[in-house]
Amino acid sequence: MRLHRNLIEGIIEVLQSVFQDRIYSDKAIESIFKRNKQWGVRDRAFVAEHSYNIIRNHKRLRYALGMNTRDELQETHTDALRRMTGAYFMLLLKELPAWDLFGNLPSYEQLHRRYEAPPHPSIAYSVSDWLWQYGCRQMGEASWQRELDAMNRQADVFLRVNSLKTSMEELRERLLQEGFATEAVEGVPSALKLAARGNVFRTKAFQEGLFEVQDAGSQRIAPFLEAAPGMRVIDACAGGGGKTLHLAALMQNKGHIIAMDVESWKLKELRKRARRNGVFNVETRLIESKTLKRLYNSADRLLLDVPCSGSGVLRRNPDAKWRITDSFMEEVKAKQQMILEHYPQMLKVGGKMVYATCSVFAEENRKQIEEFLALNPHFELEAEELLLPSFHGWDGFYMARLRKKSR
Ligand SMILES: C[S@@+](CC[C@H](N)C(=O)[O-])C[C@H]1O[C@@H](n2cnc3c(N)ncnc32)[C@H](O)[C@@H]1O
Repeated sequence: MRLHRNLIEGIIEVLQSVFQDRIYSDKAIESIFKRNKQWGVRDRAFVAEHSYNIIRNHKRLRYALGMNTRDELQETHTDALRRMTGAYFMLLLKELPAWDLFGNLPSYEQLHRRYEAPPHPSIAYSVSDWLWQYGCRQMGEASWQRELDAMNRQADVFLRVNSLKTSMEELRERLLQEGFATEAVEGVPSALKLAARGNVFRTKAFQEGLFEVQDAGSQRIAPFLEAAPGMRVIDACAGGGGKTLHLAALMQNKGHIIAMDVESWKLKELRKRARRNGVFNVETRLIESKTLKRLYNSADRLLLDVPCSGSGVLRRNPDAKWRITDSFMEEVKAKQQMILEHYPQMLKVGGKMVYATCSVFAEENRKQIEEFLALNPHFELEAEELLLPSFHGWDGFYMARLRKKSR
């Protein structure tokens, strides 16, 4: 690997956006790409991969450099970010070009020795002390360690085949013609995995709506709802519509889906994606004061893909490692409880709902459902599933399906 100074400077800019301006990693990377249109596919892949790796391992790199690793004292000034970048590449390459860019660095041997012997798991996995302890309480130390280990690796890219427009075989052929080899994914009939990372958004197949980029674990949620063609379905936290579009495909565009959210810009994005996907049984509704009441007792199926900590998707959003704090968890759990208190009334008797999160924490998952069932004996739990990143190499998700037995 040869280092190009302009790309390394790009990585440092991404780190400044993430650590100093508190911008989400994916947005920071998107923004640097926009500002550097001359970068080719390889340059972009280089900047994205190594920026993510440095963000994932930021605390461990700081430790290796002898910097302060106490969460509240973490150094984020530009010199520290440059040194972290230098340390990261030195660990990969043993030697660095003689640039002044990286500042003062220890020898490779010193760096390597410290990097390989982190004194605490919170440093090994670069999470805050609070998050390390919280995760241990939620799932036990060994499990939390296993999941953090899995989520400290680069995520694979999965596609969802849009069955409204193509078949798996046809899409694989089309993508191959456009330079992308794919593999089928066991246990997820709608999913393909890219054999090698690449920008699939530029393909004609994407522009024609033949697929969406969606994690394989996430593709297990819409089928779990057991929606059938002709049903009336409400996707109450639809966001940009990843699961709405999947539901529409499973329903073969028949019946009616109401996709709701509190953010109108997300619903706008959903409508754009629906057009590309050839989906025409979806109506979007912004949640306002009376939106829910009007829909009481109306749905055969209800999806509650609630806001959550994102503790199952740290691999894709490594900055969530320091965004998840005590107060953030309290806020998120309160939102989930509010949604569980008011939204299920939209379901008809005999209807089913799925409560889903992209979290691996019991307090957001099973505990919320246990509390809901204790307060709502007219619901019964049909099935639940926890997908752990360490098991399949997908993102972490929880889903519970409940049936409304009576009013
Ligand atoms: C996990 S994301 C949904 C992802 C989406 N279902 C998908 O598959 O792409 C949770 C969504 O809940 C929305 N949300 C937050 N508070 C809400 C509320 N009170 N009612 C409904 N949706 C809410 C957020 O705007 C966000 O889009």
